[in-house]
Amino acid sequence: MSKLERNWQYAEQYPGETEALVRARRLSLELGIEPVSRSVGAQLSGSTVLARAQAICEVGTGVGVSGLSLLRYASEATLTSIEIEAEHLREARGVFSDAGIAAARLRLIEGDARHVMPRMNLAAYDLVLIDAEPAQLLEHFENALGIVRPGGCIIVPGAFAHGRVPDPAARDEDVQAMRDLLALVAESPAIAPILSPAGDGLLTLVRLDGDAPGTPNPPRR
Ligand SMILES: C[S@@+](CC[C@H](N)C(=O)[O-])C[C@H]1O[C@@H](n2cnc3c(N)ncnc32)[C@H](O)[C@@H]1O
Repeated sequence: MSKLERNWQYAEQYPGETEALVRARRLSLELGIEPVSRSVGAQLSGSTVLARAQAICEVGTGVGVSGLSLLRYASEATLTSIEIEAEHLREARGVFSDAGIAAARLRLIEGDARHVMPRMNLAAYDLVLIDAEPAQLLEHFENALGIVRPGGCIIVPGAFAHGRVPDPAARDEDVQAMRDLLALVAESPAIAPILSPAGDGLLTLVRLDGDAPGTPNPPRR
């Protein structure tokens, strides 16, 4: 194992998940839904505090590993989480309930985020997590940019697509979508991008004031 792999493994095994998170992660893996990794979960938990997040939106609930992580230290925050698969959402409801998350803090929406997000309030969210279909990433990002407030952030796990994004030989649709997003935000005066090697690559995009190049429409009011 290389030094980098040892570092990565150490970060992923660093303890600290709650019992509810451990159970949710186990359930997610049993159902074949890839949850955010432990180190990414920890970064989500800390990011909500750093962003003073009160209103959080998530695309791709899964069974709730990322959702529990987002709400872990943000006791006043509410989570709007969008999931296209009814079965995943049903499991997630059980996970949030078992973890003691009050129903008033949750808005779980069954639907395609590409149709749901354009109907949400503009600049109303402190933090938006995108963890859904990689090929739809740019569409989700454009919608997320509309609903996140200036100073808030958009977080995208899976930025390396299991090592394929840094691999020049990989050219599939998912990889190309991630590369397009990375290129777009690297050039944008409206976004401060942070790419971390946590998990499968974690991209944090802080929305600055102003419009981002590539944004099809200015934020709606
Ligand atoms: C990688 S899993 C999410 C895992 C979850 N974030 C976690 O850490 O527990 C991706 C989820 O996105 C959902 N999904 C895919 N496309 C979607 C879309 N267009 N709108 C809403 N959800 C979508 C899938 O059904 C799946 O549950």
